[in-house]
Amino acid sequence: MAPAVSSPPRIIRIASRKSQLALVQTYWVQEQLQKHFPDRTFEVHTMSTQGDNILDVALAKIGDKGLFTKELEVGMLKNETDFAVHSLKDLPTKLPEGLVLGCVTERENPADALVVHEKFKDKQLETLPEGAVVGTSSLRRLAQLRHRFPYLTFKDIRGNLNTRLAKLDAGEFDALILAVAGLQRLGMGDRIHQVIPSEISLHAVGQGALGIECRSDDAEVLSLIKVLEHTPTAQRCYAERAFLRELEGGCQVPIGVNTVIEGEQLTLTGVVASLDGQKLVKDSITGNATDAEQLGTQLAHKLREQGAAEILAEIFAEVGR
Ligand SMILES: NCc1[nH]cc(CCC(=O)O)c1CC(=O)O
Repeated sequence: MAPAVSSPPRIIRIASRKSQLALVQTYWVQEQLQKHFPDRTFEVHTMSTQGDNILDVALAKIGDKGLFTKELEVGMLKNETDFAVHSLKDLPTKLPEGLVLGCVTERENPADALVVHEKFKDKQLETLPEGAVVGTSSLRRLAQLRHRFPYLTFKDIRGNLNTRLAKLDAGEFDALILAVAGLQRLGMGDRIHQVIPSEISLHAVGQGALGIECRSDDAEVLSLIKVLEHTPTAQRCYAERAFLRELEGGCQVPIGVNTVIEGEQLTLTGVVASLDGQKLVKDSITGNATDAEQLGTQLAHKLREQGAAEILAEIFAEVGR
């Protein structure tokens, strides 16, 4: 129902993590909404999440779903904030009762990037020498790169982007794999040495896009945030998320995707790989972009038939979940 003419519009409270990347993203959303709705007030409320606090344990080990999102969700459900801005790839595919993914913004390049130590500035991923130490915290990157480059040494790395780059520059690693989008948003695009082609490694579900989550019964906020939705990105990400949901993988499983929209057709490619890089199943599906989620579900079934379920079961046994 419309508010009485006399009552001022409510202040909209945006929930965000405190990391530099999260704040850049959240302030971008705030600024865009302010432009669309100059008479409204949008406030940013920051909070820490479990993923920000536990920095000394491999992500895969604590890898609970919602590591970077739960505290923000609790705040919305308690009506302390109205919507949360997430890196979509950190947002679990199943949301708590009462919350929805209300908006998906236009995606940056969703690929991963190779960042190298000075001494390897003439090398590419394909020409790094045997035993070169590559830092990544993602099982997806680890499994796919190990499959292709079994002679490289992979080492877990945690911490924010600046911490990771400092470790690389200090010689603790020879190279890192990081998201192109994160580097670009933080103004560190010049550190991108090579954009990793999808033939070598598929990106994470939702990578490079922002997801805005809000209460499902908040029609006002839903209509405000919808102005930032980018339909092709949303279709691609809905297909990707349905694929991951159907395989019951969280953000810390070796599952990668790629999506392309041509005209009205959406092609989704998915991969599931074992941690040692030995087993890898990969396939694609094409259909109408408006049936995005159905395509994701169907591709998950296809990969299951090709052995994806066994690979995932082995990993859950190994990582201890
Ligand atoms: N898991 C951490 C994370 N979550 C979102 C991004 C930035 C890229 C994006 O928005 O997808 C990153 C950093 C990275 O993977 O290098």
